[in-house]
Amino acid sequence: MSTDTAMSGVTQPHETLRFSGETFSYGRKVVLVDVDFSLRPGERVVLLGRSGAGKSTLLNAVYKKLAEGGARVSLVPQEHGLVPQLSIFHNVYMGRLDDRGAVYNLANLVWPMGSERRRVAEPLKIVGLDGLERQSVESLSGGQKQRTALARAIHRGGSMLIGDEPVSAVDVQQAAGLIGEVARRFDTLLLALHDVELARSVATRIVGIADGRITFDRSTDVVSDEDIDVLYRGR
Ligand SMILES: Nc1ncnc2c1ncn2[C@@H]1O[C@H](COP(=O)(O)OP(=O)(O)OP(=O)(O)O)[C@@H](O)[C@H]1O
Repeated sequence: MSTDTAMSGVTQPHETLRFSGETFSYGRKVVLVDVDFSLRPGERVVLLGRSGAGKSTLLNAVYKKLAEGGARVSLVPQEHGLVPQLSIFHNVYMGRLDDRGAVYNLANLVWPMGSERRRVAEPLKIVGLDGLERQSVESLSGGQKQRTALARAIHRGGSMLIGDEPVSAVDVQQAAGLIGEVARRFDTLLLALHDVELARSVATRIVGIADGRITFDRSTDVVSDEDIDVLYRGR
């Protein structure tokens, strides 16, 4: 994916990130144009739009820019980003790989220490996978894999979580519970969700994406049902 900056995208002191007038494309395929988007600490921003609108494209661009700037960001990618042959413990442990040296990590991946097992047990309990840490990820259901990716993000910690449809594979009640758990643990959230009710319940700001651009970016309490319906109307 490439980014063209039409205007200066200088982040203001109160902002975590800013894009100004940017275009996001894959090779010659332009996905989003004229993107003005900022993220401030403490915000809970949800991206809404039809499949293929460009939500993942924007989330990935935000993650890349923050990571390049050295920010600690926990990510739940759409395809989970798990290592299927390894256990739940190993995958969750990997959320904090960059906190430790290679030797410590290698030792723990081969023969996990009790202290690390206990640390990983906590996020697993939060997502309802306690007791399953030895199970290999390839043997899990879609919802269990997604909860493993959420546990890895919770284990990683920090103040910011970016999640690309992070609860799409679990039932409505479980999704609301899990989003509540991450909202309690991360100060700043940027999520792509397809459940509009869930989006309204968690977001302080909703960003609508359609026809290759951001069509609205407003505080949740002033986003109307019509604003949202327009995003999903067939062409
Ligand atoms: N690696 C890529 N190479 C080329 N085109 C891509 C690539 N990734 C995404 N696209 C295209 O970019 C557009 C936006 O995709 P994106 O995944 O950002 O949409 P989305 O809103 O997240 O969709 P969904 O809700 O289905 O996940 C789509 O037309 C898609 O085909």
